[in-house]
Amino acid sequence: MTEQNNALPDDADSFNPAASSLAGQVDRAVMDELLSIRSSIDNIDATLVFLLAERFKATQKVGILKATHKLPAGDPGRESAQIARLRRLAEDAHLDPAFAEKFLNFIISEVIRHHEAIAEDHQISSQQA
Ligand SMILES: C=C(O[C@@H]1C=C(C(=O)O)C=C[C@H]1O)C(=O)O
Repeated sequence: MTEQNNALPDDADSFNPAASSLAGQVDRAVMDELLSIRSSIDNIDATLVFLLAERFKATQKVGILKATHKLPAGDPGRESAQIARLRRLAEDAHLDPAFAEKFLNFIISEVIRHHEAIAEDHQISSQQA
């Protein structure tokens, strides 16, 4: 029987870390260095996916709590505090704070969309009960 890693979805399983439009056009040593750096990028990208999945699990719980208690989906006061904090952290980490803010706002707007959907579902099911 062939060994299979069932923990990984098909796409991740069939990922070719050496895939590149530069294949065959670049010096072997340069390509090797590029692939070596890219292996760190691949690890970081995988971590980002896992981190985002955990964050969305947590925000999903917040969405249910808010829907149950009829609280608004967004919390601008909380968001301002988070943005100010992440901008400071980004500066310390030599990451562009404007990028950190844009990235957080992008995630938060998706979370708010989820919260609105949860609230709507909750309202429909409480009307039916
Ligand atoms: C998750 C929450 O809901 C919204 C989403 C936030 C986030 O993704 O961090 C922050 C504030 C809210 O606008 C929350 O209120 O904590």
